[in-house]
Amino acid sequence: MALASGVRFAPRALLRPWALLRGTTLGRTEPAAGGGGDGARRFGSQRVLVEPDAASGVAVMKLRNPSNALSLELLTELVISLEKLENDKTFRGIILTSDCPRVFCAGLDLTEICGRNPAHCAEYWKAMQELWLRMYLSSLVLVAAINGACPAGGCIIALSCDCRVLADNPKYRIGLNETLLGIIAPFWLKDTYVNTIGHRASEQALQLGSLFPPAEALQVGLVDQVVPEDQVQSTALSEMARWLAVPDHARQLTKNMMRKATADRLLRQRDADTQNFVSFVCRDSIQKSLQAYLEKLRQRKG
Ligand SMILES: CCCCCCC/C=C/C(=O)SCCNC(=O)CCNC(=O)[C@H](O)C(C)(C)COP(=O)(O)OP(=O)(O)OC[C@H]1O[C@@H](n2cnc3c(N)ncnc32)[C@H](O)[C@@H]1OP(=O)(O)O
Repeated sequence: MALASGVRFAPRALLRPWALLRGTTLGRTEPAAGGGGDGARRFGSQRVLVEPDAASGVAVMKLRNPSNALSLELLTELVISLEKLENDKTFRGIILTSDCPRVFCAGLDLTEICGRNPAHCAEYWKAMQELWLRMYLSSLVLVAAINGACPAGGCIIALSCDCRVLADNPKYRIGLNETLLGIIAPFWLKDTYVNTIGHRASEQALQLGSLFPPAEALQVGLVDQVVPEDQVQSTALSEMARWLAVPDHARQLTKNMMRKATADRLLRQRDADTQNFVSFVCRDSIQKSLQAYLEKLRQRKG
């Protein structure tokens, strides 16, 4: 955890992401459309495409999984891409967005916790914790360009960023809807919510499982800007410029001051949180309701 101009306070060795990489294609580098030098080279994997712009120090990271559900592979590839950019001093900011039409991120991949054994559920939840910790404490500026639906785990990914721009489409709702699935947001999701929209609004929204349409999301403070869909990327870039105008070390230390206690709470209780998650989701009753929910999602299609 070095502190200097390229401050790096994210706990790098929380977990070895490479150990989780099972048959992914991460590490491929390909020239961006139009060719160009190193600054124009994309890298990434099957599920995460990174378009780095060395000149501006900003990389656009695009999720491209089906519905961008957070599968174990997607979580792992996200952590690795983030780490790669964190370790490259060229980069100061990441715009996180979706390459998947109408969905920013569908939250936990329910197939990772339905009909799986406890060991798999534990591995999966640790990967979820890992991504949240790395994003929440990232020394880079993270701007979420939310161009689709953003429920539950998707909302947490967005809330781990420093700033959120949401496309003005009533179908693109954002929030923690866990209670409607019969599950409970763990304390660190709740803490992230409270840190963003305050205690009373979180109390209501969490119990009701509210998914906010854009105008309401803006009003409650879940997002910072709502703009027409075709302006999401440009607005995210303008926001990024505003954040990058601040000297890195001052911004990074301030971010750390604001977020460290919340992250430390999970770090202190990580194993207990994992055990709690596993014993909860492996209950017969929870498995049945998750299965029914998945079935409903599949039938809704078409
Ligand atoms: C102690 C316990 C702690 C638990 C804490 C847990 C914290 C976090 C919880 C979560 O994140 S739970 C997941 C919550 N997510 C949702 O409720 C979203 C569900 N999905 C949707 O509402 C919609 O799919 C969408 C995201 C709005 C997209 O709609 P669209 O019409 O574009 O696509 P669909 O046709 O609905 O779906 C396509 C395809 O994707 C599958 N799918 C969607 N979401 C998920 C998911 N979360 N997990 C797994 N699979 C998902 C859906 O079934 C379709 O599959 P196929 O039919 O193509 O196989």
